[in-house]
Amino acid sequence: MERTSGHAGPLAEAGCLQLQDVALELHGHRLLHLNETISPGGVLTVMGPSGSGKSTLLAWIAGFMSPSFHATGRAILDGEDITGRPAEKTGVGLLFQDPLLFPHLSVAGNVRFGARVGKDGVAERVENALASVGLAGFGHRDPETLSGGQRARVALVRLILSRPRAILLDEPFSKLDAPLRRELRAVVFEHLRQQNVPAVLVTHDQEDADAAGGLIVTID
Ligand SMILES: Nc1ncnc2c1ncn2[C@@H]1O[C@H](COP(=O)(O)OP(=O)(O)OP(=O)(O)O)[C@@H](O)[C@H]1O
Repeated sequence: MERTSGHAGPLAEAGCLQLQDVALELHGHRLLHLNETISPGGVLTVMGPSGSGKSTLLAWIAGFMSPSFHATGRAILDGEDITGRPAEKTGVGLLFQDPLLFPHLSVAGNVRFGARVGKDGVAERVENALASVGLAGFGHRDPETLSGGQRARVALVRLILSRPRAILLDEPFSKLDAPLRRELRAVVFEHLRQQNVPAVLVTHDQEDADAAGGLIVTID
């Protein structure tokens, strides 16, 4: 594993995501080994060849790793050991390359799903959140009628309103063309900084890693 920028510390700090001695194996073969601490508002970028275990690392943190893999080590979030917790109890939010919106719900319905904003003023919160990613007035739309970039923005505000304690991003821009990718990258990293929670980004794209602005680890 190669480290190319930033820093990591061993101490438990409020709001941090600590990956302590995390090792992933598949059929007795070591895929990766990590020891990193991500501060609130910080992004750890994980790069490496296809099949090196990057997505599996995120699945392990979020609590839905396939039983085909064997993992050792601990994930500590805000001082709490979340290792091995089921996905719904980790408090971790995910953003994938495929936004996977619920087709039977409107855009607003998708954003409200899982939102932790209280009942009062929820419509206004949803509208404001959509406006913050350039989708003012899109609440009533059917997700099927949106472009890929618009769907990605809906997934982002849905994630933000669920108020996750950490955010994991798995190639969130890889299905977008270059101009859209640049545009969405700026929106996503700006929102990440505002959330002030630790994030892990998996990407093959050096420009994504540079825009994330944190520590980059490259898996051999
Ligand atoms: N459910 C599974 N059961 C068994 N093996 C799997 C499973 N999912 C992935 N693998 C294998 O585990 C290895 C790591 O996969 P993973 O998807 O984590 O890699 P990755 O680094 O994210 O790859 P990519 O950059 O292509 O997305 C690969 O060899 C893959 O074929």
